[in-house]
Amino acid sequence: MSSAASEPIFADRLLNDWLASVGLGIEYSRAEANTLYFRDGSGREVPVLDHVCGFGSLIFGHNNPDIIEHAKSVLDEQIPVYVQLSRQSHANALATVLNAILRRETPSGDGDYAAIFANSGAEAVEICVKHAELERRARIVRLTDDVLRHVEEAREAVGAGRATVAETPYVQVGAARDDREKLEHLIAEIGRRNAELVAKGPVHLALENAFHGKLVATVQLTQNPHWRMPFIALSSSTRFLRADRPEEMKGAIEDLRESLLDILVADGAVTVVERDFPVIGAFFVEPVQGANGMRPLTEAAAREIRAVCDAVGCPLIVDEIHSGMGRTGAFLASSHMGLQGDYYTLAKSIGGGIAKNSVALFYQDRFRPEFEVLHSSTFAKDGFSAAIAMKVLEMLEADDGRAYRVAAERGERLMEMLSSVKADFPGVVDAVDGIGLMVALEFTDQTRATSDLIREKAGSGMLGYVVAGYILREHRIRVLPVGPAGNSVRFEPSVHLTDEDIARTESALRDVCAIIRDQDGDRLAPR
Ligand SMILES: Cc1ncc(COP(=O)(O)O)c(C/N=C/c2cc(O)cc(-c3ccccn3)n2)c1O
Repeated sequence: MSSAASEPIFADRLLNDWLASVGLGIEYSRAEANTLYFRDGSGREVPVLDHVCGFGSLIFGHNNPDIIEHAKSVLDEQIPVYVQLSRQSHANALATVLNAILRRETPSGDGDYAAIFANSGAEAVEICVKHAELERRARIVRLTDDVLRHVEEAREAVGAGRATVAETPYVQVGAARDDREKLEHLIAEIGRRNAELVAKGPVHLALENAFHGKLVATVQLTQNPHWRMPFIALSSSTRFLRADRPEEMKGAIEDLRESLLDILVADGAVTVVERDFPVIGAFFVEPVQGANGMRPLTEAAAREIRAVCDAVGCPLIVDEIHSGMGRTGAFLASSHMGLQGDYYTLAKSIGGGIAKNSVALFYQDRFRPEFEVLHSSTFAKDGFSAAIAMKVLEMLEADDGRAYRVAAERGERLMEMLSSVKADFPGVVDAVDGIGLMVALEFTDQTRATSDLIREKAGSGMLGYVVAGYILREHRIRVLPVGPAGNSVRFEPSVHLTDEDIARTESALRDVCAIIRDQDGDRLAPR
């Protein structure tokens, strides 16, 4: 039901106007499995095949009956939903199931993971940013404690006449009268420089085209400048590395290297030495990059990223918020390319399409228990979302993981269709990519198209949205572009995707590709 023209509008005014301008301004009235419904002018229910499925958060479809029935049963039992700061065994029960799955799916296959629950994907990533900083600061304290101990050792050696201060660039020799004073000048300069370095925040690593959320810290891990740059002053900086050039990663982080100054006494001389300083907080990685045309990481990139984190000593954070929960044919997409994380994040489908939930999982050997009380959130770890998550995991793991095999097989059929469309429209389709039910089709660059409409929409990054509006209007299928890359369409349906759905989608895509091939742009014009 759209608001009457006279009614005041306090939400989504700009967004709703924009949606209408590209032909996506539909209000849905019902949702089931892979289908959305809206009512047309005569009140008739019109079905729409949904390939967006909550941006990949509906692995079992809209309002899955088994999940809905479970939700009703737990609410009828009047389970405690919000009982913060009490024993909530459901949290450990859920974490236990997740650990069993991670032992199966992580390359190392060992270790347990501590769980911290949250309310959204971005919050789970923010939690990882905070925990990684706890780890980094613990490393810094060990270093600065070493320096303090070495300073005292030098004072004692010089005071006892067992050492003199070597000529060093950090000593203002002019004003000093003896070694003791030279030493104090040296200690002061070392302290000043180290304090400056310690006061600086971490630098985070991520991949180009990364998407890790839009909260204050996570938006700096999301490369799209349109979303990131307005808030760049609010949080730590990120170095974005190319996943397709893993060999450049080690060199790229060399530029970031920082040293803490230390003081040593050896052979009767006090000297200054440089110690590696942990400036890099963490490396955030999506195994399949949603905003980069659903491109999976290569095994080579996975190996290099792991090697970089081992060399630097920072945690590798595998962000499975989009790719996890069975969407790619395995519980973790990172299991396909052998990417071993130190932390993992999950969200989207863990909510079963009706609850908000997310979790950050920390390898036990790295987990800092004080974090359990350092971070909290009113609605996190609630009884209802945990009950839904347990049901979702039960459904994913049932019949020896049948849902994963269905996702893989349905994804293969979908990819076969997309590849056939690409083959028949070589000048129109640039790439199809993805794994399982996380795939995308990217159009060729249309910024110099002969059609005014196609050229203008491509130039403004809106081509994918106008195509989505056309497909919705003419074919009653809902697709959306992949993030800011406006010349693409994403497909992230539920496991309920049928062969008929795929055939309908093929027909719609071939229609659009013919329009672009023939530069018949006016047919795409929103009506
Ligand atoms: C890997 C990863 N990490 C954290 C998040 C953040 O999760 P929340 O949205 O639950 O906070 C997401 C959720 N993804 C959202 C997303 C991913 C994407 O590729 C594009 C858009 C998007 C959003 C608005 C307009 C256009 N595109 N949104 C994700 O995919």
